[in-house]
Amino acid sequence: MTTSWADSVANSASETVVSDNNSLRRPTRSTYVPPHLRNRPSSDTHNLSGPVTERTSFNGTTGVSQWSRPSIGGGGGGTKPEIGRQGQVYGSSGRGGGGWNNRSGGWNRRERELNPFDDNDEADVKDQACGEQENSGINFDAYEDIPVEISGENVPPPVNTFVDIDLGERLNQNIRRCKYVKPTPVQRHAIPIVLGGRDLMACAQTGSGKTAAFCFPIISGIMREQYVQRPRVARTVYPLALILSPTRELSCQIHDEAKKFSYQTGVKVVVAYGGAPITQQLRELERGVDILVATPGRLVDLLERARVSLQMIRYLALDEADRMLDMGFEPQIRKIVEQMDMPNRGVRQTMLFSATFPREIQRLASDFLANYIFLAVGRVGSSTDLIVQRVEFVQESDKRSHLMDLLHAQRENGAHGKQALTLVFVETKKGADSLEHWLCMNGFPATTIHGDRTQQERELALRSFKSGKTPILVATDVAARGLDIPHVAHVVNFDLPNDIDDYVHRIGRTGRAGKTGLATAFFNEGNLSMARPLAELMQEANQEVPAWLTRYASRAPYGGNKNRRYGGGGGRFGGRDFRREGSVGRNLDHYGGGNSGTAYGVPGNYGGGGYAPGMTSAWD
Ligand SMILES: Nc1ncnc2c1ncn2[C@@H]1O[C@H](COP(=O)(O)OP(=O)(O)OP(=O)(O)O)[C@@H](O)[C@H]1O
Repeated sequence: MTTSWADSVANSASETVVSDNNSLRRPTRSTYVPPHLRNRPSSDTHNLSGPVTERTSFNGTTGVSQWSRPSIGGGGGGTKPEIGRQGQVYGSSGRGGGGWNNRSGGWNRRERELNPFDDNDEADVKDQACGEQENSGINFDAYEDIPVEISGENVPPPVNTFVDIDLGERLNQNIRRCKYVKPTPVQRHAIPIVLGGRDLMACAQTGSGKTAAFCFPIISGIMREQYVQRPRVARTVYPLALILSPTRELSCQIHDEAKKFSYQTGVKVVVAYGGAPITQQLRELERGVDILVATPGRLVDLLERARVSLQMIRYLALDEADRMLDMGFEPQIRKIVEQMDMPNRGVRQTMLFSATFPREIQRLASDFLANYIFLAVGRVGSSTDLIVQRVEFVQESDKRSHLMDLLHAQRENGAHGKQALTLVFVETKKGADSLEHWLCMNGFPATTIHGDRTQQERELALRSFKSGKTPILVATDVAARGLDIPHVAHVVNFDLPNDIDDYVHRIGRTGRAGKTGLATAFFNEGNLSMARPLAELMQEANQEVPAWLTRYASRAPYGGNKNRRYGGGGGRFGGRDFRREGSVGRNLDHYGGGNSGTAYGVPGNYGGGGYAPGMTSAWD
């Protein structure tokens, strides 16, 4: 590699960053206002009075989802009883069940939706022409040659622009406000698949835009839902979509993103997570909810209190699904998905997203998903080569002084003498507190985030880090997944994790959305099991592997993956579509390179193996 880490830091820092069953009754209200018009002045909505011609239909059978779909893809509507969307029905008085002031769906008419963008609503959006130059700071070329593998039946074709997909004008406006000019590869493929009514298991590299990939079709789908009425049961709310994520911070982040995307669409997003007062979350839920973002534990609590019913769920997204299993959430997740009142798979639409997909998650997928499409953008479990990875041999006793050297050099090279944002991962909560203290004592403002801190402290720490007030965040794995913090220039693995997937997610906190980043790991004899997977991962991401690491790797047994992705057959990564195993030859993980531009559906360079009927593969 020719780029020095200091250059990377400097470059990165200077970049512009951008119940009852009466629900089946025909609703009695006469005038319908689609969600995307709900926030408009009432004069707009008058034009919409009149007969409702299309209704969301529901057929309670499993198999192909029977919710009505937008025009883009399969899955037709049925002719079965209507299930209403309470928040969409204008009551004559605007009060009571079925009206705007209902308790179980959509925005309350009297509530003012805060503008989550730094703009002046309409005027500014119109000014935002959809030009390439808008997207300064996002290096889309970085994604152009990325290999894409898709398997499943009748895969909807990818799109090249957001305009190619009819997501709805209000959502399109918000996409422009976010300055997203064109979809990232995972979005290009995933959005049409979900809009086409299909279940999806999607694996794409860290920082590649997975959140929008599941949020856009969910929001768009809910915006399109016609005349849906939800049951009216006192104090119980009936969200239409559920997004589950493993950590509180990630749930908050998804909530913030989803709120931006759904601004003025009439679709209401609420978050529920542990460690924060439940009463406040209950109050928020009572004001109406279309999309509920939640951590599994808090959701189970809400379900047991019968404050949330999953009866109306039509979209279920599990973000960082593998992490939820790692954290021991499987019983809660199975309870939520299989043992409560959520519609069956095939009736609801289900999506699993992560950057890593060990085998265990494929087992869950086969229970939760119906006739799904498997999408892998980039090699499953790989890190992006936008991140410069360094490994340094550092004995335990030398780690602190070594970190200090890195931070000093970084400060000297940082833009305007400012400390670039640095995320330092350690193994234990105690270790985090003690390192934070030591850093502060040595003139480096630091804060910490880990499971022993209160939620308030965790949120404060994150804010302080994001704002640059404390440019060093010492964290345990609680901050490893999903967090999208702009300007993180450097991730230091002060203590290496024991699992290569965790390493991939940790370093993925930098080098996001097409930007470059730097990751430094301290390695010593205590990390022998990581030698081989680490060396392989670095090699795969075109990183310079130190000769000493290669030597350790050649001597070390396969380790570093509690999910046994390595060895035992199944190729370098076990995260590929397991439905294909048996129908195709063993080492199928070679994308074979250089096939970029090959037409959709051409099986690339999968040596020796044929495709099972209905399987396709695509290269971008
Ligand atoms: N089409 C797009 N154009 C420009 N920026 C985008 C686009 N899509 C997403 N982004 C930005 O890219 C960043 C990373 O997105 P996101 O957090 O969804 O990544 P991710 O794939 O979920 O990462 P992780 O695996 O770490 O959770 C965010 O700041 C997001 O706003």
